[in-house]
Amino acid sequence: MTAPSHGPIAGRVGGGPVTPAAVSELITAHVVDVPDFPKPGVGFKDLTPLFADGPAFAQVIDVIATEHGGAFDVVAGIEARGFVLAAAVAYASGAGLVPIRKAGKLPRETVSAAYALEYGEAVLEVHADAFEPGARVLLLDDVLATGGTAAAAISLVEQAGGEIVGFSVLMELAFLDGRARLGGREVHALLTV
Ligand SMILES: O=P(O)(O)OC[C@H]1O[C@H](OP(=O)(O)OP(=O)(O)O)[C@H](O)[C@@H]1O
Ligand SMILES: Nc1ncnc2[nH]cnc12
Repeated sequence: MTAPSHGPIAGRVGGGPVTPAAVSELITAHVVDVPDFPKPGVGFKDLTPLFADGPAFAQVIDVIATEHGGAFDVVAGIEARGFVLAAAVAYASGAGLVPIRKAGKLPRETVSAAYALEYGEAVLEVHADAFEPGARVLLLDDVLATGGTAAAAISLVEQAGGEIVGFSVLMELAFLDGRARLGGREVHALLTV
């Protein structure tokens, strides 16, 4: 496990700053490893127990909202698990939410990107007018694995006129080297395994 490099973060649980190590431990305590899901050979990181624990979920949301210092105009979440985080962080920080959806779900003109992820292939879309020109976008997802999903989402935000100012995930699976797909972009991972 590797803790993020920044110092203590203001958070709500316990009334004091929440250290990166404490947040990493919180996620570690709530993630369930599921072998061979959704296909043989994949070790699936199930974070639904974290979402189901109210105080733990609130702490993680507060840390994400705080570590970016409110220096964003809008939060973008990647369907579907990214929506869980993005909606909560948007609410906590007073920002708006833009959904980056799987193909065929958004009703108006979209930009789209095909990609491969650890266990399949898909297409992501965002509304072409989702962002004001130059809008500062905080991109959120639960897991960074091979980086295919994140690379596609970043490309879409930029095609639609947004500027990515932060990308946070709860967990980074470093052995899959997703960062290599992201062109040196900074990744905030609350837990790295
Ligand atoms: O780094 P990668 O190899 O691209 O994988 C990471 C992506 O995989 C999962 O999404 P999934 O497509 O399974 O969608 P879901 O959130 O709807 O379950 C996860 O939520 C990330 O978005
Ligand atoms: N191993 C994994 N666990 C959970 N989500 C994932 N998305 C891509 N790979 C994953």
